[in-house]
Amino acid sequence: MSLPKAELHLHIEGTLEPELAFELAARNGVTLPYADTDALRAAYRFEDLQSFLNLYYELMAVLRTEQDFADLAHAYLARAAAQGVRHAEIFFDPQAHTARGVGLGTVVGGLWRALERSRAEHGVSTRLIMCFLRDESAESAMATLRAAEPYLDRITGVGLDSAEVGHPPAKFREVFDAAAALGLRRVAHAGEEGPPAYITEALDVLGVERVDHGLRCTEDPDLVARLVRERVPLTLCPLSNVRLRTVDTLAAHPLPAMLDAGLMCTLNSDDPAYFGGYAGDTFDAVRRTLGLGDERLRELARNSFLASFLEDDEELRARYLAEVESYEFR
Ligand code: HPA
Ligand SMILES: [Zn+2]
Repeated sequence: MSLPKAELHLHIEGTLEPELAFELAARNGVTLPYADTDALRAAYRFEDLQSFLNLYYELMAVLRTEQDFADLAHAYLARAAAQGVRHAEIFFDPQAHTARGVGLGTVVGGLWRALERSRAEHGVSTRLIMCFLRDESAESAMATLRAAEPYLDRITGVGLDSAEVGHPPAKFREVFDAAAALGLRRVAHAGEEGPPAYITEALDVLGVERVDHGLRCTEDPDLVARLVRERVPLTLCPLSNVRLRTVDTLAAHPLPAMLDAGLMCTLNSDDPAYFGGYAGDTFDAVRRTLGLGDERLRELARNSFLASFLEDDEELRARYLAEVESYEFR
């Protein structure tokens, strides 16, 4: 669907399509433990978040040079633009690369090469959000933040991702405080597989401005009431929830009930190369399967721009919002 939209929950490493993975593997002399792209695609059957993360981290071995990261981001931006994305706030996982000996400068430098040309080349404005891996230590997160200081002119915010259960937000209190002191925006994955209490903790302890996923808030009516009252944006990823078995089927996804409850929901693709669809595909799927009407879809698109970190360019946000309001559904 070409409805203008912002994508606020997108892991750039999760846009690595099998074809590009094999191309980069050949370029870098990396051997993948899959015969070809079909064999790799056949491995995209996940039991839960961890089984996905295992493959997600394994495939990153092909990303080695600045050019690799630039090619990865360029391919994503072209696809996103073709599906109506006007603005993308892109996550990346520095620790997953520095642990393999790929420097932070290589990662940020490569991504930036694609991002700085994106408005002119694809009509997509962008921001970068650096995520800490919550299954790594708080010390490692703090070291990553310090290592990122030379690049903060290109980084808008920090996030928190990877294996959730057993790694509550409070573990990262100090690094999020330090990030705030550096003027960085804050978001965190919470309530994907973890309990509703992690959502509350992300808000109260980490000071996040958006909750990534936040799906399990539905189990706690008081929390839902708070999220509605405070208009906390949730970056939902329904195709991801189905593939990682957080919900049984797309038809059973609570998105319609969450909208009816007044929650400020946005629709996102998370790791589109792995979960079967980019942003426009996600809008198409919820329209088809959940029967969301045009005005609900418009609300989701409007929310995406309202929840985006465009405070430094309100003129651009206003232009995007006007495009949403005048969009004609077919
Ligand atoms: O959906 C996700 N959840 C947590 N960590 C992640 N890293 C990439 N995608 C995800
Ligand atoms: Zn995610």
